[in-house]
Amino acid sequence: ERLRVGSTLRDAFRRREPYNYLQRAYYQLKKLDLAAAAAHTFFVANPMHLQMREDMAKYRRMSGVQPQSFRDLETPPHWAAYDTGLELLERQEAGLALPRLEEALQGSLAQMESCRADCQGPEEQEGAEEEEDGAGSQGGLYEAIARHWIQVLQCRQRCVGETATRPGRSFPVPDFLPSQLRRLHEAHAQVGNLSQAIENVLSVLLFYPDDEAAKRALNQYQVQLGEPRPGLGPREDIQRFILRSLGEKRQLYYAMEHLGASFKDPDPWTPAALIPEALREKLREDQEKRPWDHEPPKPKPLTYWKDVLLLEGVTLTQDSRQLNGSERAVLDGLLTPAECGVLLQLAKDAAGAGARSGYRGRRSPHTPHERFEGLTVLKAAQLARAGTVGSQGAKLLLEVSERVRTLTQAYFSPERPLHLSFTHLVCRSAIEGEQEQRMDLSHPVHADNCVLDPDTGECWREPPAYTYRDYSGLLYLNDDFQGGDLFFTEPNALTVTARVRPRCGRLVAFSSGGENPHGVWAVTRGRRCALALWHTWAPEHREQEWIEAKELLQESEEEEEEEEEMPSKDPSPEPPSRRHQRVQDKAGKAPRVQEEL
Ligand SMILES: O=C(O)CCC(=O)C(=O)O
Ligand SMILES: [Fe+2]
Repeated sequence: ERLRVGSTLRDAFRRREPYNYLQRAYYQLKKLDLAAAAAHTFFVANPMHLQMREDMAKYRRMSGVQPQSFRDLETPPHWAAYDTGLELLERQEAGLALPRLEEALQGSLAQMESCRADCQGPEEQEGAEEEEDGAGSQGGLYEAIARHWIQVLQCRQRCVGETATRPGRSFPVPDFLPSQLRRLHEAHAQVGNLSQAIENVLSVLLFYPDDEAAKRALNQYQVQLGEPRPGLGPREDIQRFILRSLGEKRQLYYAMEHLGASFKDPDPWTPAALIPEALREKLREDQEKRPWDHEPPKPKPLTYWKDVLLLEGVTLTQDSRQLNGSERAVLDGLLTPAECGVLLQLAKDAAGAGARSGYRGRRSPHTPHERFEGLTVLKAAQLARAGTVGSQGAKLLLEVSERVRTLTQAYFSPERPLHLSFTHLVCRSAIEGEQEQRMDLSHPVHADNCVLDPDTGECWREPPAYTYRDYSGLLYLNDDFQGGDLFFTEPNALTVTARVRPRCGRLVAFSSGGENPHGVWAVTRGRRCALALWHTWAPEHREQEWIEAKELLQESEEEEEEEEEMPSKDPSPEPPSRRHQRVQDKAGKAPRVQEEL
């Protein structure tokens, strides 16, 4: 980490890829105990990896490998304590769980300390990216001190997320410390340790003073305890942690307001009063919650689906029951082979245009073994206007997305209008020569509108997830590639519950929440293209670019008609016309594709 390795390499380390290589090397050296440990270490971070699944089974059958060989060489002991603690709680063994849970919390706090201590390094270690943080890289001594101190504080606050992120995972366990304290007070109460239950629930209340459940629990414990115990307060370690953190947040919010520094608060418990008035509104918008966030879509009875009118030629291939879920469907026949051809050509031409301008399809944000190209409807319309791609493809893209929206609404939400919130033509291509050692997924298991925590099965509907997405659709364009099946899992992100093979005109539609964790198997040969669409009930999140694209294409159509009507019109080439100007302006906008991945 100190070496500031490039992000791809860093990701590879995060995914523990080196352990797969280690495993092979140890195996060749006949060091089976170490090979099994390396395999296990890799496997806990990549449980969907098919090859490793098979290898693990082989190791288990080998006589030279003991069960204790399968140990995790990477995960710090407090994560193991955390897992065992949760497991014991699930088995109603609160007494046995308690020491493990306490060890986990202490371990988390210790890791937090060591992470924070690393923030104090010399300024050279802070990367160039931080320089853009707005505190400015110019000025005198005071500015330099302020800049450095802001970086130290930002770094310390990031430790919250780092500590809560299990090795090998990309997202932190949400609200990590308070949720550990909640488990602790409940477990202590179960075994009758009332004073410890009180200390822990008081610590929860330090984070969330208005937490009704915690207040009720505290009352109950106090009644059970009988006479009041004066010395009883929140845990000192937590008290210290919160005080220090609040002090840092206060300074960072100040720097954000007055020095233009950036700060992404990692905690949901920061009291509103601490955030300057001027910033509050903006932050609230970012974290905006909608009333229906708390009512997950209800599964509908099978008879209901029979009455849904599908479009001509479209068939329902698999319903929710066949897909082992609540709101999932596979529909076929949405596109003719010719239409798939047009859209594939569009993707190809757009990628070609990118390649000519030095853009070669960047590596996938999900795996270094694939390239990834995304084309939005607006970009398609702009390229069509510029003559880079055929306008037929761009028009079809719009039309087809509307087709999918109509169907999704009819099928899943007949009483409530659904709007497209983002449409995007995505191709994933296997990078040749890099598939042999391949050990990851094309798209790791996730839910589309919430942050999935596979450990608890919970899905947190909060940023960085796109919380306003209500239904997801994937319309596939081809099947001439290897791998790349879509699959659904249980909320543990492990147990596969259904698998869908892409093919031209096949739509997989499903509700975007935690009830539908899904991922994509590695694409190991060829190129897999699909139209990915997300729908929302929230009109304010309707895709503006869809409307702009439609207008843009309509304008070209009108102009073409005009030109046809006036064959004598000067046929000289377009510049410096208004329309090219517009294409350029739009193209210069922030790339939305990246944001929406
Ligand atoms: O391409 C697919 O089949 C799934 C992609 C996906 O899950 C996503 O983009 O969120
Ligand atoms: Fe997805």
